[in-house]
Amino acid sequence: MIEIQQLTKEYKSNRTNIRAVNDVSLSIKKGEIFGIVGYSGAGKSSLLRCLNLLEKPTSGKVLVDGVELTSLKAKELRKARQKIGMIFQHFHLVSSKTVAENVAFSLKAAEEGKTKIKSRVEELLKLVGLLDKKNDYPSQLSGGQKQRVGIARALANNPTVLLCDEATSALDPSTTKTILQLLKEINQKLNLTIVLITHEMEVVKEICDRMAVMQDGRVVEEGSVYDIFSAPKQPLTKRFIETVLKFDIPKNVLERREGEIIKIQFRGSIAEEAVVSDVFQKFKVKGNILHGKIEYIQDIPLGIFVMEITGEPSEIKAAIEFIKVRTQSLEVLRGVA
Ligand SMILES: Nc1ncnc2c1ncn2[C@@H]1O[C@H](COP(=O)(O)OP(=O)(O)OP(=O)(O)O)[C@@H](O)[C@H]1O
Repeated sequence: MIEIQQLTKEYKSNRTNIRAVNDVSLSIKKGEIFGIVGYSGAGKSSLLRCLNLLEKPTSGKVLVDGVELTSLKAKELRKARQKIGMIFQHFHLVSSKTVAENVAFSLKAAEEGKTKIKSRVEELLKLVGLLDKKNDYPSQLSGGQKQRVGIARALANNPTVLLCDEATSALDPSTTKTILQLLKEINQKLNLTIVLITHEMEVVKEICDRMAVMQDGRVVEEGSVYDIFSAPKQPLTKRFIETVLKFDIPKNVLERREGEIIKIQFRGSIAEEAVVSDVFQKFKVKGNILHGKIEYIQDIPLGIFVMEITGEPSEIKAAIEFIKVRTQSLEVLRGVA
């Protein structure tokens, strides 16, 4: 659906070249929600803006639905861009125009008739739940409502791709959730491919199917959100994941404990199996959960528990071996056995 091939974007600034995107290749499938995460300055915005050629890549190719955007003439590019909607962190609404006029704006640009514009605007506002606000001005709306207008406007020309530039970063957590739900809804209803950039892992965890992590202009890790959350490879990815799945045990709590302290991760259906109770039935050990959580990522459970196990060293060893085999993911945080 979207093919990014060896894309590089350089900016010239004060006679120096800043390579914001460095040889990035990615394949984004039709109908998926793809998240790109990275700290400020990693090159996320530059990459996203190269996808609709708001920024012209210095080298490399961008193909959307098989069409190589990077080779199109200005007129063809304008047409191709209508199939790529975009929403922004600060909404970019025209303050002197009503909600309906803001949405109609891009339809006018596509030279639609008056009656068609009116019914399409109403259809779009209904889709984003804002029909009752059609005559309001942006200043009369909350942040979440403004972003709903932004989404309606971006969908006006039936795009196949929606690019989201930090679309929820200016919103509070509960409004963020409702906007993410709306994005998921339209992704499913319209089979829309969504590419979003964010520095918030929570956003990725909430709605993305696959993700890429960017650092210094490069993609350092990519894969399904579940795989990356359950087994991150790069230190940067681990840091990002810790922002949503943190399992630190205070030092003084650890010092008070005398047993073996282990961290177990249950992936997928294993999270629903009675591994822990089986351990206590089979071995003469006692367990004490110090930290634990089951997260649902893409509706698949991912359980992470930190436990203290006490008992005879040989029993602890056997119990740990048993858990290792059943979960294939066990880390000894402090060993005594
Ligand atoms: N128009 C520009 N001219 C010169 N340098 C730029 C321009 N736009 C971005 N850069 C530089 O390119 C690098 C990547 O910036 P970019 O905005 O793409 O990163 P980002 O990951 O989106 O960060 P943020 O989340 O802060 O926007 C940075 O070093 C930035 O200063």
